[in-house]
Amino acid sequence: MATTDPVVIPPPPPPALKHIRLSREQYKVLEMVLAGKSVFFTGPAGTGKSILLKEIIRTLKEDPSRRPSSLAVTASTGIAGLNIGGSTVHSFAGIGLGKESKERLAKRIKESFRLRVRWQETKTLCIDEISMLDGVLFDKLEYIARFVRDSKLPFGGMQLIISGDFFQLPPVPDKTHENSMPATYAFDAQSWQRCMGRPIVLSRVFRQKDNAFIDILSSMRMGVLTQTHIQQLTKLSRPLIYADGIEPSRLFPLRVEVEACNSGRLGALPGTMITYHAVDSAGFDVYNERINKESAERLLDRLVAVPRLSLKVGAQVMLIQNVVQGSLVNGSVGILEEFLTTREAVERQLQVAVPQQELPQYLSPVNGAVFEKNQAWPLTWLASQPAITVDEESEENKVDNPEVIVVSDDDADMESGGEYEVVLCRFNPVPHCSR
Ligand SMILES: Nc1ncnc2c1ncn2[C@@H]1O[C@H](COP(=O)(O)OP(=O)(O)OP(=O)(O)O)[C@@H](O)[C@H]1O
Repeated sequence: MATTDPVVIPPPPPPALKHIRLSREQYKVLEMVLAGKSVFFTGPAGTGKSILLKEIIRTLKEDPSRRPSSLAVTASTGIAGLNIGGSTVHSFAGIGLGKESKERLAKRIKESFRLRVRWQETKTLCIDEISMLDGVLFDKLEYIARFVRDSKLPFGGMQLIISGDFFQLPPVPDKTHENSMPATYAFDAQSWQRCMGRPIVLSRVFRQKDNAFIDILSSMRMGVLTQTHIQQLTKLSRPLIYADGIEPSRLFPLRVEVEACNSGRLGALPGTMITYHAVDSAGFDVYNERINKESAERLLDRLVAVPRLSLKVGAQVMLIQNVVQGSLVNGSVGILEEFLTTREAVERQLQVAVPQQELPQYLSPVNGAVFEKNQAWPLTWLASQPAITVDEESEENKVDNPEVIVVSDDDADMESGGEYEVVLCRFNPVPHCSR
């Protein structure tokens, strides 16, 4: 095949409901879990960590001797939580952003009947995608567990089932702190060793069948690609056409690179560009005290949401907030179809999601003020259903940022490699890349 021939990439197939028999190494982990042990299992992408975790969750849920509230299914991010039918670990824990001291968090949780009961009834806590959970937060959770459960045992005696790959995405560094705290991995947490013991490493890759490709991915994971690997990949370079129009997301190490990529892609699209300006004002912290200007600026600086967002019809966008649990979640990717006012959307019987600060999992009714406004909002086709996302403008609304962002940020979406037949990679050395 001539390397310049365009290749049409079909949309990813819906997840197959295939019956999977756990491999021997996967089964061993399940046995340890059933014996009541805390486990941390890891392994390269495609070694069946998520499948194993889902099987563990299914088995525990079907155990008639367990109360449903004894099992908490969580992950470090909303989309990862959704993938296993759970929530974020923050949401389970009831800690908000989890920035306060462990003592304050623990005290507040113990004072809340709902949260106290939740922590006390949980016997088994699952956390997926552990690589993105900060070590400082892990220590805070461990302290909260002991404090709220009145126990001296590691993690208050809870069984932990943790999965993820520390070679994948790291935690987001905390820039709200005076000196900008560097991110630490969960395995750096002081309590990690006490809670987890030795990791179990899954080694058999199921996602890809091609051994040469598995070898490349494994070397890339360690950051040690050879010239032969690079040549093998370069040979495959050719134009690609995505049948559903959704391109793989790209990750860049630096924000400036993301911005350059986004504006280049946006500039290449025809049509009128509409720019949305964020309306930001300082809100209140968890103690109902007004956030000062400096803290508000630091918080805004950390936001993924940009102060000005320019969009055009045809732009590929990503939702960056959990709006409705289970369908409109952080990470959902779609294409901007057209610009509509809320009235036009409602007349067309489209679902209008108005994110709420307090209860992001619910769709709130479209109130009169939003309905009457002539503001055009982006109607976005997301994988499941068309939805228009607007920000309700009210005095309570502290950050009025549009909920969509143009994405094109991923350098090497190697995970998609086997399933979607696309590998994006760049071989130039990247400055400031930490891993
Ligand atoms: N025991 C098994 N038998 C057959 N196929 C399996 C088995 N375990 C996993 N798979 C398949 O391997 C693929 C990758 O599995 P999974 O997504 O669980 O891997 P992962 O380790 O979680 O990957 P990542 O780190 O990228 O999230 C899936 O298509 C899954 O169906």
